[in-house]
Amino acid sequence: MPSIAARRMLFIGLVSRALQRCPNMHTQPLPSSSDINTNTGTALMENEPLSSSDPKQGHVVAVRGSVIDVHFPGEPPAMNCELRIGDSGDVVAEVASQLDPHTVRAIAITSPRGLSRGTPVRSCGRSMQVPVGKPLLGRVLDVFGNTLDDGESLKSVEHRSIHQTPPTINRRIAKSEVFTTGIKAIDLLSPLERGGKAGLFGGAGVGKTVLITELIHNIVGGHDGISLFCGIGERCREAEELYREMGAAGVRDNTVMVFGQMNEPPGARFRVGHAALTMAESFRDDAKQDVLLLIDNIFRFVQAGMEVSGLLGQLPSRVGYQPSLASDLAELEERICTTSDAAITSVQAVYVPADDFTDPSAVHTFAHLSATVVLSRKRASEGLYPAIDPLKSTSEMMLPGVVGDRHYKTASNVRQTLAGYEELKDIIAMLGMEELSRQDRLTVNRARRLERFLTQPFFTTQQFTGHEGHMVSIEDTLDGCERILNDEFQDRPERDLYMVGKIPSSKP
Ligand SMILES: Nc1ncnc2c1ncn2[C@@H]1O[C@H](COP(=O)(O)OP(=O)(O)OP(=O)(O)O)[C@@H](O)[C@H]1O
Repeated sequence: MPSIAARRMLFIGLVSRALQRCPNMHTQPLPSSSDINTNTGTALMENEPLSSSDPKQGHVVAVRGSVIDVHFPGEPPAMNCELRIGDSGDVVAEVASQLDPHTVRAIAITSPRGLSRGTPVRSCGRSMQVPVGKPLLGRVLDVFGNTLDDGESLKSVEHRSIHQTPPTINRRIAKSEVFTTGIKAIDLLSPLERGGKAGLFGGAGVGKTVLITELIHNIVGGHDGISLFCGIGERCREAEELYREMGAAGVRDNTVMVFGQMNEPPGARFRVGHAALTMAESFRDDAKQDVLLLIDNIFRFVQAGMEVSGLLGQLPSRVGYQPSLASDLAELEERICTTSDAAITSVQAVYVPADDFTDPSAVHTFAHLSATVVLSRKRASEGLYPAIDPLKSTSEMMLPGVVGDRHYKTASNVRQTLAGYEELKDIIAMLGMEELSRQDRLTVNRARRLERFLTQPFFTTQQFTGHEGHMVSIEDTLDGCERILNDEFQDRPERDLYMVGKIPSSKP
C-alpha cells in the first residue's frame, strides 16, 4: 500500500504530465476583466472583406466538436461576442470563455463541419442579434431570426442583441389577475396568472404538447396581444403541425414562431430562448403590447446548457447538470415579467426526466413559476385526459381575494374529496367497497364523478378521439363541481360525465 506522500507525488506527476500535453488549458492566468476590452468596437458588416492586418481577425487553433479555440493577434473579443468563421463567415460561434490573453474558446451555434486549424475567424464586435418589431408577425424564424417560411427576408429590419438585462425592480409591477384558459381542470385547480409564469410538468408522452397546443387554440384567438411560440429541442414535425394549426385557426397573423429544434447544435438550442425573449421584450417595451409566450420545452434549454457546459470541460454538478444550472435558468426566466408598459405571460412545458420531480431541472424550474400544472402518467394510462394531477397542481392565484370565495371553496372541496378517495384506494383494493362506511362510499362516489367531469375533449385531439372539442367557462366548471358535490348525479352512470364540456342545466 503506497503511503499518502507517495500517492500525492504520483497525483502531482499525472497532473503536470496532462498539463504539458495541453499547454493551452488553464496554464496561463485568465485575463482580468480590466484586461478584456468589453467595448469591442463597431460591428463588422456581414460581408465585410477580411484583411490580414485586421485586429478583429483571428484563426482557428483547435476544433473539438462544437468547441472552437480561436487565436486573435490583438485583443480578444469579449464574452458572448459573435464570431463568424470561414472565408464566407458561414459558421457562427459565440465566445464562451477566454483561455489566455489572445485565445478564446467559442461554442458553435451552427454546424462546425468543414472547419480546420488556420481557418480565418472574424469577431463581429457585438453579441448575436435578432430582428425585432412588427415585421416579425406571422413569421417562422430560427435562432438568428432567419426566416424558415417562404416569406421575405428580415435582414433590413431593426436588430437587437439576444443578451438583455431583466427589467429593474422599479419597472416591474405585480398584479394578481387570473388568466382563464377554458380548460376545466386548470381554471379550477391551478388558475394561471396574467403576467405570470406557468409550467406544465410531466414525463414523456403524458400530454404536454397537446395541452400547450390546446392552450394556443383557446387563448390566442381571444388574446388581444401578441403570441410568441418558442420551440426548444423538440421534434421538427411538431413545429410544422403547429404552423398549420395556427393557420387553420386564423391566428397566425398575430403570432411569431421561433424554433431551435432537436436536430440543431446545442449552442442553437441554448440560445433560442434568449432570441425569443428579445423579440417578446420589444413588443412589451416598444409597442406596449401584452405578449403570450409559449415555450415547449424548457427542459431542453437546461439540457442544451448541460451539453455546452460539458463541451467547455466544466465539472458536472448534481445528477450531471451544469454547475451554472440555477443561474442559466434565472437569466432566462427573470426576463419574463410584467412592467408598467405591458405584460409577458408565459406558459412553459417542462419535461420531467424519468417522472422524477426531484430532478434538479424540475426543482429549479418550479422556483420561478406562479402556477404549476402537474401531469400524471397514472391518469393518462386511465384515459383521464388532460392528465392533470389535481392534488399536485398548484397556483399562487388560489386565494379567496383573487379567485373569489365561491371558486376557492369549491376548489378546496374538490381537492378534499379527491384526497379522501386517494386514501381509501388501498382499503378498497384489499377489502372492497362493501367494507366502507356510508360516508366513505359517498366520498368515493363523488370523487369518481369529479375525476370524470374534469376530463375534457380538446379541439386539437378531436380528429383522433372523435369527441368534439369544448371550452368551458369557470362558472360552468364551478356549477358542475358543486352539483356533483351535492350528489345530484349520485345515481347516474359515471360515463355520463366523461369527456363532456359543461353539464347542461337541469332547470327548464
Ligand atoms: N387531451 C388528450 N386527449 C386525448 N389524447 C391525448 C391527450 N393528451 C395527450 N394525448 C395522447 O398522448 C400522446 C402524447 O401526447 P404529447 O405528445 O402531448 O406528450 P408530451 O408530454 O408532449 O410528450 P413528449 O415529452 O414525448 O414530447 C398523444 O399523441 C395522444 O395520443
